[in-house]
Amino acid sequence: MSIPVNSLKLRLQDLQHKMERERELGPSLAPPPACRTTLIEQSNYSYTSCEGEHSWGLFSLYVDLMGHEQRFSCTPLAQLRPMAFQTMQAREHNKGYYLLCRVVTPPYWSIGTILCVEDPAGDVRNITIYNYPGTRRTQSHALEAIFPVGSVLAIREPLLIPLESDTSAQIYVYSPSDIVFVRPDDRILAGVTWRCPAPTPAATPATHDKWHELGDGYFNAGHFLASAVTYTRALEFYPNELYFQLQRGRAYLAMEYLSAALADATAVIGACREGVSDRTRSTALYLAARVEYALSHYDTAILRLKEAARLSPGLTDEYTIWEGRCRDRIRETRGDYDWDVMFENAQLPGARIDVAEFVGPMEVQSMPHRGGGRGVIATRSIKAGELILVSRAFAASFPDELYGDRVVSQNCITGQMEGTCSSEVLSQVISKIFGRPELAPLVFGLYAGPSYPDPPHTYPPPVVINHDLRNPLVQELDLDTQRIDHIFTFNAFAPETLGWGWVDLLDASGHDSAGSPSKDIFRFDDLDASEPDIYNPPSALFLLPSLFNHSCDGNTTWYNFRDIMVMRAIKPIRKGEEFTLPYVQGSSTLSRHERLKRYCITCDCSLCSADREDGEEACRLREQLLESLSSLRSPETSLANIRSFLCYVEGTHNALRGPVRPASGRIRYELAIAYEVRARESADSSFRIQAIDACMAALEAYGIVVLDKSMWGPIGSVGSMDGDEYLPISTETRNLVVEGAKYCAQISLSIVSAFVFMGDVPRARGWARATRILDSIFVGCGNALFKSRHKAITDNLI
Ligand SMILES: C[S@@+](CC[C@H](N)C(=O)[O-])C[C@H]1O[C@@H](n2cnc3c(N)ncnc32)[C@H](O)[C@@H]1O
Repeated sequence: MSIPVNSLKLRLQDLQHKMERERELGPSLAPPPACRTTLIEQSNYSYTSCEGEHSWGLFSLYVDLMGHEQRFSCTPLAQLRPMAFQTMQAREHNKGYYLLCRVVTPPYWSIGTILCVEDPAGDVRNITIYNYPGTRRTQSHALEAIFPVGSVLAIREPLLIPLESDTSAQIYVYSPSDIVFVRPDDRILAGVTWRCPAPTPAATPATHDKWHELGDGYFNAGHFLASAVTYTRALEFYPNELYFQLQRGRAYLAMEYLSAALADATAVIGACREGVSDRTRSTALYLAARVEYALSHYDTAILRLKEAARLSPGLTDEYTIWEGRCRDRIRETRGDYDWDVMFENAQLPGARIDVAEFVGPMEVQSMPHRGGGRGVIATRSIKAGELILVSRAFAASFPDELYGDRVVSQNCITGQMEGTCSSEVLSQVISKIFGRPELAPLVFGLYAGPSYPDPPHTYPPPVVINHDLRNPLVQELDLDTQRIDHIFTFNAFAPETLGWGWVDLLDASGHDSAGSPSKDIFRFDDLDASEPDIYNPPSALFLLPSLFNHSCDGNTTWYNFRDIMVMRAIKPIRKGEEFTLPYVQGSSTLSRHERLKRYCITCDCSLCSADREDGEEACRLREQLLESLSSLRSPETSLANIRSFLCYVEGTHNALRGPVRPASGRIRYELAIAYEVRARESADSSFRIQAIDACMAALEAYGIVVLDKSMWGPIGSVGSMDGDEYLPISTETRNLVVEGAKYCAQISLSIVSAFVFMGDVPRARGWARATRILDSIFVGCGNALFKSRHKAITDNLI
């Protein structure tokens, strides 16, 4: 994985150009099929070496495209006519036709699932199937359960692309709904004869126990689709075997195919009424309870658990634990969370946070002037720091969860590079819709950019659960994967997991790094965390948070406990006022507008207006200066250097501009740190005074009103009184900028630290109060979490 970013970018751009050239070339006659024996041998070889590489822990870095043209078929198979490889047009979706083919070698994964297939005439070609649910980076032996040798497929309106040499070609399938598994008794096989003898299929398990072993083997190895498919096949041989149905339900639950899991559990509960053991019925009820829990139907889940416990008294401990979880989730739907537990859990690599969602005083409203036509408003007046929304990701991926092959993509919509997490999220979205078609309107109801019609004006649409029994390989919807790429591009977030109470402000430059994520809000992570993989920032699609519109001077902020997003107001918000958040950051309106182009947004917030008043030339100079911000941390940088740097940056602001100057805020805090270091090195307390002064100025630059700037003498004459207690800042946060909301508590804590060093306990106490207030605006979450996040610093102070 040590390919330099620039050469990777070139390869990706090259890939995009190649695809564009292909499109310009237009349809042509298909090149003749490859030599049958050679292709089959090659395919078998690739299968073996793929298995070998993975068993040796060797993985590949793939380059791919995202947001490019991916047509899909909307015509039912019954209305299509069969065609053979020989009559196909290349570079063309063969409209009105389907390809009937049979798998002749075991499949393997290489950016997609690769199958070598033959048509009835015996011609062979490879097919690459992108995005087939449950197959991503899956080992070949599990893929064989899904696409066994000998299985017959119909590919609706197939796309044949010539390979580079132009002497051969292969089929590309982008939408999993284009693949239809053909049963042996299907009408379309009537009269079909295959020129070549049928390939030898893998052995079918001979006994009930062997099916059991195979299905559970896949399940225990985490190959849930392979397990569900195996149990579906086993049920054809043993249709009354409730254990198989329960196990399939468990596999569906693990894949989050919740309606299918519920249908299996319900079928077993129903069957139990005809005299099956209490134990089986209790297990099915327990499965149903787990599914209801995953569907956020906590009351129903409790009822199911109680029924299960009545039938299986021996298992009540486990049922009691789940009942407790349901009650916790019900409490959370009212906005009452154990934040410190969430925080602790979110620090664990690979963790997913199990909490209920909360929708606060907000509603989606029609806003025709905003792309997509909607926005989110306050349903009552709201105070700074109030909780607005806690949302679980529809799909999310984090670098620490990934193992195996990596995929770096060129996003053809933005021209930017996307990391493995992005393509992982896309694959999860497709998989989830495939498994729960009732969720499709939630995703397709999101804005997909200007090249698609606006979504409906209301959101979210109602979700109606389908209780029918399902075959995991039968797709009910025609899936538009290109639209999903667009929806991802316009709505995805890069989750920012809340870390310990220290943020490196120099990391907050907001400049495009490789694979700069959508809504590229700055890093906010643990000091101890290793450098994030630059090809691969975390990525997630959230539903309701995607409805919030942009303002650089937003009134709302967000952070994550991994896949959970927490949104809070940072300013007082009037009833009916729109919630906004900054999608991008930048030192001036120039860079912010550059980054906003991809969202088709022109921002006219107060920060942008103030920057425009400063003038284009001044903004450009500020951008250049801030580019070199990180040099301030060099040991060679003197205090004089930082001060003059600050003077230059200040000089880019109009003299009449008010105190809110976020670009200066960062430098002022850097200056404060430098003064503090000098104070500790030299024991000269005048440096500490200057450090405090710089911190106070940084707070003002971020929009906080500092009421008491005094550093000695009696307190209380200028600061406000919070109850009977002295508070050196105003609790009015109307001018607070979102970037500042993240840092102000830390800056304020530096002031506490400095006053502690100076032995000024009353001021340290006052600033500690200010720190709590500032922390509660951004983080909220109460004292327990504040203490654990800032433990290192507060312990030190004590
Ligand atoms: C994530 S969506 C936000 C919700 C969207 N308005 C909807 O109805 O689904 C992002 C898109 O909303 C529109 N948008 C967001 N903020 C905007 C703003 N301040 N002015 C104009 N359009 C905005 C842009 O078209 C942007 O690409």
